[in-house]
Amino acid sequence: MMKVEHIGIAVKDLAVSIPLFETLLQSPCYKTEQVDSEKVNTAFFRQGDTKIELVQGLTSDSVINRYIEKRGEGMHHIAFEVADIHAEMRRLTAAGFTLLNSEPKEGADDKLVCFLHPKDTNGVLIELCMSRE
Ligand SMILES: CC[C@@H](C(=O)O)C(=O)SCCNC(=O)CCNC(=O)[C@H](O)C(C)(C)COP(=O)(O)OP(=O)(O)OC[C@H]1O[C@@H](n2cnc3c(N)ncnc32)[C@H](O)[C@@H]1OP(=O)(O)O
Ligand SMILES: [Co+2]
Repeated sequence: MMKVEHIGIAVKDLAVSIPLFETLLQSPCYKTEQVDSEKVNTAFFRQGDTKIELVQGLTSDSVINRYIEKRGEGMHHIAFEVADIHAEMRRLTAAGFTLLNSEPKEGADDKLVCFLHPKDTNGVLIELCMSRE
């Protein structure tokens, strides 16, 4: 069974959305992190044993801003924690899923990540993530 590590929410402006989610969740934003390779800025909230990740695009060509242009702000992806990302990538490729990166890439929180195309997963973008520790 895979644990939901975080739920990613695409937002236009973290400065607006961080206080909104702090009020909603009654939980402080414990960390922000810019991930240049993904052209995003992120903000994290603990919620039970999972997390909410707010994601703001840094450039107009970032996938987050393209997503918001087409669909508006909202739920962008679900991230599952995996013990061995290479093994999961091999397993899911063999099962017919389309991986959006052929090698794990750098994510937030010192993790390696890989995305599955939403066309194969009922329209939901799935992230696999593995802690590097
Ligand atoms: C901070 C790092 C990391 C972490 O550690 O947690 C992150 O979470 S980073 C999050 C941002 N990064 C990514 O999302 C990378 C993976 N995503 C992609 O590669 C692309 O977004 C995509 C899924 C391949 C779509 O890109 P593209 O095909 O170029 O965009 P289009 O705008 O043309 O969309 C095509 C099609 O797909 C639909 N779409 C796009 N995004 C999503 C989504 N998040 N969920 C569901 N569907 C999505 C889009 O609406 C289009 O559909 P149609 O209009 O019906 O064709
Ligand atoms: Co994510």
